[in-house]
Amino acid sequence: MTVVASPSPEPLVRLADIPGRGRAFLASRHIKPGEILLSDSPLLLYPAASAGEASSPFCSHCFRSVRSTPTPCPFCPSVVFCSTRCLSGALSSCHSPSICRALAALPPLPDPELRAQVQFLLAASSLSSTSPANFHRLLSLDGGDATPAQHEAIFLHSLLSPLTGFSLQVTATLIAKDRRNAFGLMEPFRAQDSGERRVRAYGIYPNASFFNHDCLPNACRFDYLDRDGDGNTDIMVRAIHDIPEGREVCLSYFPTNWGYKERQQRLMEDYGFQCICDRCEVEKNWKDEDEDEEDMEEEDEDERLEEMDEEIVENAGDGNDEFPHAYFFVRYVCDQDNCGGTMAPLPPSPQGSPSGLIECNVCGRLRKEDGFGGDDDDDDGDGIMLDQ
Ligand SMILES: C[S@@+](CC[C@H](N)C(=O)[O-])C[C@H]1O[C@@H](n2cnc3c(N)ncnc32)[C@H](O)[C@@H]1O
Repeated sequence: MTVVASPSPEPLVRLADIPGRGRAFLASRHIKPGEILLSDSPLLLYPAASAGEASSPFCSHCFRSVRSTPTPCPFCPSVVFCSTRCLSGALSSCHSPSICRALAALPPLPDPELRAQVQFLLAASSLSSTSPANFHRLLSLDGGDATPAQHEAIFLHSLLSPLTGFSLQVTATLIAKDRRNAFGLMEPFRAQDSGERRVRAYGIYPNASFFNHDCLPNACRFDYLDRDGDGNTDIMVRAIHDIPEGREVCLSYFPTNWGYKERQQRLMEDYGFQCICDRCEVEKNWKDEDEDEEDMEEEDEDERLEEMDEEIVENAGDGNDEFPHAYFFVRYVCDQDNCGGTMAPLPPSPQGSPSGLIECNVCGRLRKEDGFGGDDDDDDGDGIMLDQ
């Protein structure tokens, strides 16, 4: 199925500085459901894990799934490419022979987060030499107060400075930028997989990085990593529902079905703020019987979804007073097994008529706007292509 999207010639969002929230995007006019607010190409991309560790093989240059025989890197064969073209592209950029030999010589790092940070710092180092202007843009993104004393920065600096040439301060600063701004590009969704979907690659997007977080977002981000043609690593942000002019446009930095405690913990640890959005103000008063018993970090996605559902049922009450955001979960959270993605309409036609279809940003399922499951589902598994 091909849907032709027509981004408006005028920017639909404008940047503003909001006290206590930093730079943020505001709607520059009334925005209709499904309108494309932003399409953005990455400043840099890096793999979250090597292709050998991923649940499905992917090309370490274009990041698409590898469907035929992979082409291994001649210097470190656990890294694979989808074609000789991608291999030579990688060898002449961030996967140069000297870098991949050095990578192969690194001590084994058991922590996947640390391995991803190594990839990030190498990609940042490559960016600093190939595009100083883009490296400067990376440094201009939000990063809080990076302290070089952080033990991970000290470790990564000692490991990588001969390769990157970065000082300890620059290493710490870059790690902080990455933590606050990286978008995860996920492995393809498979309904049979329970548990958390794995990130295939991370990307830093210079414009999308200005979206602030809200636990009930009014926009959401789509990527189409496996599609053909240029721009498969671009991301697109679309409006979930009507957004009045001047209203802040926010994404959720993680799946919207996370519980209150887990959301607050992630926002504080990775983004350095306490969320006081409307939803959090309601949910902070909800009772959470499992609060002290379970370590949220250890829970798998299934348990989390179940727990969220239980919390909703327990706290929803008879009316909507305790659960004013119930509409969001009914309408905009995908109910496909193990999914929990956020749904946003496909873009309206150039004449402004609604598409009538709503798309999940995780499993890609399309649903007729008025249908909630059953016969209305367009579940033919075709996937979709959006021509930007
Ligand atoms: C990806 S950046 C978003 C753009 C950022 N405001 C800026 O000035 O560049 C993430 C950071 O924005 C801030 N932020 C995002 N959402 C927020 C919110 N709901 N309340 C307060 N600060 C928020 C936090 O400092 C967070 O670490």
